[in-house]
Amino acid sequence: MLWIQDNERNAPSLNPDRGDVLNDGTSLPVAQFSRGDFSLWSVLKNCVGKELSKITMPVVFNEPLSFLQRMLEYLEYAHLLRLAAEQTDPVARMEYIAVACWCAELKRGRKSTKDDSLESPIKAFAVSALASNWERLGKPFNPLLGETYELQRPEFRAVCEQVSHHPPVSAFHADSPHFVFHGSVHPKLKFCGKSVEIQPKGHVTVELPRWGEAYTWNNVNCCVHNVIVGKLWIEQYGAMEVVCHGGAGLRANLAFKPAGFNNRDLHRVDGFILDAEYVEYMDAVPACVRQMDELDIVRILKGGRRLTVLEWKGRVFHFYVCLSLLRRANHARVEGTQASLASFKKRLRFVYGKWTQCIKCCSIEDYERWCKERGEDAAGGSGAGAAGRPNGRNEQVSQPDETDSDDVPKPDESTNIDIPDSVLLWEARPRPSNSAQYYQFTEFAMSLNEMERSMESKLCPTDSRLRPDVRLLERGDVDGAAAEKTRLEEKQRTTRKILKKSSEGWQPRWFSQGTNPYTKQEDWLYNGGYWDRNYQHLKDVDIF
Ligand SMILES: CC(C)CCC[C@@H](C)[C@H]1CC[C@H]2[C@@H]3CC=C4C[C@@H](O)CC[C@]4(C)[C@H]3CC[C@]12C
Repeated sequence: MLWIQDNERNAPSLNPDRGDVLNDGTSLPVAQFSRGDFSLWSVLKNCVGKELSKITMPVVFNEPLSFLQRMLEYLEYAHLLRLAAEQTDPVARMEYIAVACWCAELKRGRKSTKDDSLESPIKAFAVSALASNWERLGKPFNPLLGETYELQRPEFRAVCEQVSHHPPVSAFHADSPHFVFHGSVHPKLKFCGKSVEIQPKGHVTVELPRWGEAYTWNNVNCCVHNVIVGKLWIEQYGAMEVVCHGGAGLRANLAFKPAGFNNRDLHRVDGFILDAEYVEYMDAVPACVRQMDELDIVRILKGGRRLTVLEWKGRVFHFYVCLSLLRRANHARVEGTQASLASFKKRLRFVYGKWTQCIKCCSIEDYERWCKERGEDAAGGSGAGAAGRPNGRNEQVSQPDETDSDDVPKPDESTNIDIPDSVLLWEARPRPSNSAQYYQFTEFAMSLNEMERSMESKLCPTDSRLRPDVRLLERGDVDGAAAEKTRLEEKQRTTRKILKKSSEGWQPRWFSQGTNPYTKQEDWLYNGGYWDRNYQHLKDVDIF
């Protein structure tokens, strides 16, 4: 596996005596350049409260990947998607994903429903996609307009493109015989004084054609702490809602917890898989009410019949709700009484773990028994009770703590929980032993710049692998990388000026803006054609 020759200009030569190796997919050519005394503060001091996408950061803060490549790290655990898709009948399901899950259920003479075993791997996948972010503190290069990246693996093939520059939006589309996985990310970075807040706007969709199902979920927020003093560390937090459209119609509500007091909840994720009835109920509820657990039903309007007036934390909400559902939960004539959303929820499984380590699931009965033994309240909507506090309601909307100390919280095995009879759904692969010298890359990340000889003639000329600045950084030439980065950005500016004057303007090649058929929100959808490999006729491909 070799590098393409074109990018060898200006690159320092490799020195095998120093241990330098070619990028063979398991290591990078040279160890990371120390950030040493470079101060982030000097770059960020004028940016408090600002969006950071327009700010140029010195190359020492970069990692040698383009954001397009980083985005495809979502696919590191793509085998979970295949597992999900392959569950044709209960027996096969037992064999593949839910092996242990089913065994545990059968042992006690109970059989789980078809649906929850199908939902579980998708959910595990949604969490697993974020595992590679742990301790990764390098900033990926902003993709150039029209830059693309492709990745072919036994499990899938994927293509992505930078479809917009301001605001920066990257779109991806992966397919395989078993699933289609696509989405777009618009990362919003905001400097908040002590930390950088990252909101990755956009939705992610997985389609399982065989089952006529599509699963969608949102990305959770991310926070880089201690940007001024202390050591940087990264936290992911917020609510993730995995919705199944079509088929069984299940939903999974997960909470990524902020580290919290004494870092008790560091890296913790938990939540429930909920049945379709709950989903139906929730669809009748406006988004702002979804996060709430305990509601007071103030009044059910007789005339409007389906209009319900609810109060939550002193605020009154009016909305239409399906009366039959209210009735089923005995709240049909409950004016003036308290209704708990929890009583509408039919919870199928409890899912818990740490996004850096593993995700397990167990039955609701096991979860409730476990809570009772510890004297905790199992009714807490987000399952936050499992985190060791008596009542963790509404925890899923909380924010990371800005008054934290400057230290990096250490993962602590003693805060791991293990509910008897749980099933392991997913476990993070350990980082390679040399990871700390190589930007905390996972093995998957190390392979992303890999360039095989056979690729050279086929590769689209806009592929991230051909970016000279990324390659120079990868080889430890920080100054060279900085110079190339500036050159590329200037080149892009000139091209955009010319294109602006032309009648067509700039158009993404492989994706078009459209409405996501499931979320009904604006999204970028794949046009097809990339894998035909007819790149000779493309115009304006000279972006590097
Ligand atoms: C403060 C300095 C050092 C800048 C470093 C910022 C780095 C750590 C930021 C910049 C862009 C960020 C990424 C933006 C978007 C996503 C997609 C989301 O689904 C998972 C997190 C992920 C992948 C973020 C991880 C952290 C990230 C790489």
